[in-house]
Amino acid sequence: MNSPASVSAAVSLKDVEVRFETTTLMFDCVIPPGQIVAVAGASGSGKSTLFNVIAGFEEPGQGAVHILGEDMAARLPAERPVSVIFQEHNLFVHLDAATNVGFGINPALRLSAVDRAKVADALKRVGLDGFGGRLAPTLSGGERQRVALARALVRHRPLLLLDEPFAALDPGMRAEMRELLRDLHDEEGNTILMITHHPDDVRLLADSVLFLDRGRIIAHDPVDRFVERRDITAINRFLGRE
Ligand SMILES: Nc1ncnc2c1ncn2[C@@H]1O[C@H](COP(=O)(O)OP(=O)(O)OP(=O)(O)O)[C@@H](O)[C@H]1O
Repeated sequence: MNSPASVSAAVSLKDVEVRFETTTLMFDCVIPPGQIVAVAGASGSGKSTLFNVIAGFEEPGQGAVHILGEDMAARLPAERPVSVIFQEHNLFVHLDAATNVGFGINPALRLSAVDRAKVADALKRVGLDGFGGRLAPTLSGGERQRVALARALVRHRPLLLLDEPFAALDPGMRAEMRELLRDLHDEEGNTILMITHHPDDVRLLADSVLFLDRGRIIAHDPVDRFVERRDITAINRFLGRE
């Protein structure tokens, strides 16, 4: 695996085509390493499909997916340098927080003392010191998302995909999670793609924005330029200008 610093693209999608019964999605983009990228667009515009293609849950009918310069064709999701956090259901409900994080280090859960210390440290970094023994269902929505983030942290994958990770959170908690994500990104130097329906997430967290409309990436801009755009109705709508 190339190191993130040695390649010009964290993700490159070239002529990627995904055909469903009623619609065809086409993706072309090059995402430089080290950014936080907001992925936005109306419901059904293709955000989740884009993530599924990158993470390997959806095999495109055509085109090439490269991550950090390597072709991902025929690489299973677990073999890709990617961590994914979904809106919900990231945790095993019958296991405690520490065990859920431990899965990120070793899916067979054979953890050394050093590994267990890493788990405790990751929980601490997401503000959950002392929560290791709590079963997932006893945690709040925000706490569960933090555990999922801690698991992603111990994996140290260079690419983190977040599918509306703050969807279930109240505004105060969203702000806290944004700060946490920014800090962790600064520490890890990773690339983060984050699906969001909230212009605030774009303005306050993202370096750049991928905007989708009807299965196409119709804008890929630095955030300053994106929020100044007036030329595309769907973007105006997203930014609350209608
Ligand atoms: N497995 C599938 N089979 C058929 N059509 C699909 C499938 N998955 C997605 N689609 C279609 O592809 C399009 C894009 O869907 P996708 O879930 O990627 O959009 P999205 O932007 O993530 O939407 P949302 O914000 O509502 O989650 C939609 O028209 C959807 O109906």
